[in-house]
Amino acid sequence: MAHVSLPHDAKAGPTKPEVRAVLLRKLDLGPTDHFAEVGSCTGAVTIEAARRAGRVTALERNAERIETTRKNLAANEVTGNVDLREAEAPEGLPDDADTLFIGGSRNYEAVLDKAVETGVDRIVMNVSRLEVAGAATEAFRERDLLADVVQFQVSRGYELAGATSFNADNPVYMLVGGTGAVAADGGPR
Ligand SMILES: C[S@@+](CC[C@H](N)C(=O)[O-])C[C@H]1O[C@@H](n2cnc3c(N)ncnc32)[C@H](O)[C@@H]1O
Repeated sequence: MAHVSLPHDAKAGPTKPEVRAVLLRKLDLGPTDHFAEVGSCTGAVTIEAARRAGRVTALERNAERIETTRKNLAANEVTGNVDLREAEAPEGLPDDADTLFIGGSRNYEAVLDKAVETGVDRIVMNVSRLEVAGAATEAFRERDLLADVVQFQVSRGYELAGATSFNADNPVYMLVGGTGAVAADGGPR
């Protein structure tokens, strides 16, 4: 798997490589897919998606961060198949997306409504705040979108006094589903 280089930083990202690995498995992107992203920020997910999907529409509401996405896309020589939009979703979301990643939680209920209306096949939402994770899980359930909830806690080792100790990242809740949502082990998700 090609490395993602992020020479330009942003306060709210990036989604960590280990989390991206699971996210990509859940999204199951292929060359015929149109992938939509809410909250591109550093572009870490955008870059990975653009290497797999046929088309990417990436939304970011923050003007500074969308510039960061743009610069990191260029640094990874990702061009051509990414439509980067400065917009606050659901505004700016395409009508023909097959897959959707919600990395920023503003207006997520309206974003989910739009996904239902346009029949998005696979949807993943990453949440770090506990209360938002609970409410978003309910929002997925109410719309019959939920297939799985996965919780991650990644720790990274570092050398300490000739041995190995760990720094822990914040936990991440990954809500997985889509308009054809199936039970946890009953399908391709
Ligand atoms: C946690 S960061 C996403 C990190 C990103 N996946 C990465 O790897 O860098 C969330 C981002 O979503 C953006 N955001 C939140 N709600 C949004 C919305 N409704 N539409 C567009 N952008 C949104 C925020 O401005 C922020 O940059």
